[in-house]
Amino acid sequence: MQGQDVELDVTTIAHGGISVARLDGRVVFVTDAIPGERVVARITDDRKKSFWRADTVSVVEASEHRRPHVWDAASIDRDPAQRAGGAEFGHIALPHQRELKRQVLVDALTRMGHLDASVTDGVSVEALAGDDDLSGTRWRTRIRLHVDESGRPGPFAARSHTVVPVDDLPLATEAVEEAAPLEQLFPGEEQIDILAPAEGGARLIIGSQAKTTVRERVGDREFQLDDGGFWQVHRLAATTLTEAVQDLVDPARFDPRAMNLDLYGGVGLLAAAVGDRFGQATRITSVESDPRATDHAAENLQEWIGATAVTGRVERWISQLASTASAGERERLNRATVVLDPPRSGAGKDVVMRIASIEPAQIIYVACDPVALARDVALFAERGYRVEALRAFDLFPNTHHLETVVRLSR
Ligand SMILES: C[S@@+](CC[C@H](N)C(=O)[O-])C[C@H]1O[C@@H](n2cnc3c(N)ncnc32)[C@H](O)[C@@H]1O
Repeated sequence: MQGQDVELDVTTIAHGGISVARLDGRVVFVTDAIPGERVVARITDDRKKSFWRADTVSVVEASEHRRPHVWDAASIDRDPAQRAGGAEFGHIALPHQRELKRQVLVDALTRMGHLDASVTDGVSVEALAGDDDLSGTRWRTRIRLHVDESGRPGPFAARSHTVVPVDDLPLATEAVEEAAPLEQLFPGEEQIDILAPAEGGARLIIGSQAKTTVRERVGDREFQLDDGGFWQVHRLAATTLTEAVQDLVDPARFDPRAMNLDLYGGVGLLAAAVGDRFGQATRITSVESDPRATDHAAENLQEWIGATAVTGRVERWISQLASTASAGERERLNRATVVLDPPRSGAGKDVVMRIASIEPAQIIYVACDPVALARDVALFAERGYRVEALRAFDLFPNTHHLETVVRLSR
């Protein structure tokens, strides 16, 4: 069936920005559709018995939530192989994108995380404070372009490594779009990063160019970091997560003198959020694997005498801590608040079990993948930690991604 066009009734949304339809009883994952639509889709993968994949090529009965794609380069008017990736919800009205993300989150947390309605009822995927633009564009402060064999830069096509030429980048901030060298050739290079930090204007990172320090801002607080280092991508994301962590930490369980932890800490954004919420006496250790980020974190956290930044892989660091902690340290760990913000794959079993073994008072888990979060929530539940509070944010409009922050406690 590969390459053939079929008519499909699209029923539900799945994780990963794709929708579900059925063909002769078999599940077909369809791109660029909206649940409730009837579409013509081209089969792209029929190798598996349990499910096939297909790309929408035209719409027979459109959802009331369909709108012209915010990025021509990603619309269904283009051949599927030439559609730019990274804006897979751009054809859906923004409020409905958020509703679909809510459905994916609640489904994962219910089925894999075993949460009940008392936690998931009333959850919404919130727009960021100050982001009332219903096009969902102009938010990316960072973007990566890939370079094809002829030296031309562009995004990858959706689900492929084919570079697609584009003449605009509507999800990028204006400064990033202006700086993006979409017309130039870069023979021999693999990728180009474009960023526009809060201060100092936009810049490009090409090849193995030397790293420089840039500055970002959250309220009045300034953070230094490497130009190629990790920073939240949406122009309002760092502020949003700062406020969300400050909101979700239970002050009744917070002890500034405990051995508080900020795991996967980057340049110390969330350690600073905790420090700003609870004051100068706050003790917190930020753990991060990138040594340059740790150096910056040490500078960014220097106003808290009790804040330290250490370089280490969380899985090793926490395992060592759990096995060597003295009785006094154990007691300070039992009173601790642990913030963790792992990469997309989540913390995983080892790290979850180690965190649970130090028996902290509360855990604030910041997650960019609802399925990885749901898996880890179920693991925490095995050790008696339950989700007490939950918020979700639309940190990535026009994509399927969302950010979730939960508080777990026993
Ligand atoms: C999602 S970012 C969060 C950073 C920070 N909390 C922030 O909001 O800016 C995840 C961070 O974890 C770091 N990281 C990835 N794997 C790690 C590991 N195994 N151990 C320690 N840090 C890791 C990355 O370098 C990155 O800085």
